[in-house]
Amino acid sequence: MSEAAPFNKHFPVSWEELHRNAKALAWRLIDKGPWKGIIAVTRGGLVPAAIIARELEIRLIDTVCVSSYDHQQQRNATVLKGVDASGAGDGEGWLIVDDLVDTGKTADIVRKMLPKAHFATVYAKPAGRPLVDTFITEVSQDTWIHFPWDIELQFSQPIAKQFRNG
Ligand SMILES: O=P(O)(O)OC[C@H]1O[C@H](OP(=O)(O)OP(=O)(O)O)[C@H](O)[C@@H]1O
Ligand SMILES: O=c1[nH]c(=O)c2nc[nH]c2[nH]1
Ligand SMILES: [Mg+2]
Repeated sequence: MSEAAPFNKHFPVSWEELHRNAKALAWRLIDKGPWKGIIAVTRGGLVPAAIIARELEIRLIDTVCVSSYDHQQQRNATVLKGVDASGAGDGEGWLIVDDLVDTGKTADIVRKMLPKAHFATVYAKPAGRPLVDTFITEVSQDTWIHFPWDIELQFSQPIAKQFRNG
């Protein structure tokens, strides 16, 4: 169990931005294939995996189900389901997709299941970055990324106030 994370910066992401960044990730991955299939890390990896699957015309998709946060509070990671896809073996030729790496704990667990797979995320924070093969946008470790499925439109405090209040 970790201490409460000091996320004092906030990075909200819209559906359009997420779509654009997931497509940018697909552009980076097209030359690194061909890919046998995608393993999406639920739940956050499901949306980027769907966009990448559409762009790279991949129809074989499996999931690895890992849960390690209650909102911003990290706890011990629980693997709810491993890989089903027949032939995924050591992961060679397979693409693992998650929304982000933060501490890298989830990526570490999934990499051990599929050591030769290519790990791709849309976002990365410095601590998890070494565990990812391809990503699009880096944010600082003390930033919380707010994905479009977790947020709704509402008043936002000026950055100066948010930063001062922590
Ligand atoms: O690098 P880490 O510190 O392990 O954090 C990154 C993981 O945390 C989030 O998943 P979460 O466990 O919150 O589950 P969810 O995808 O179902 O929201 C996110 O989707 C990544 O999978
Ligand atoms: O929505 C999320 N935003 C984050 O920054 C993060 N880090 C770990 N897990 C996360 N989930
Ligand atoms: Mg996740």
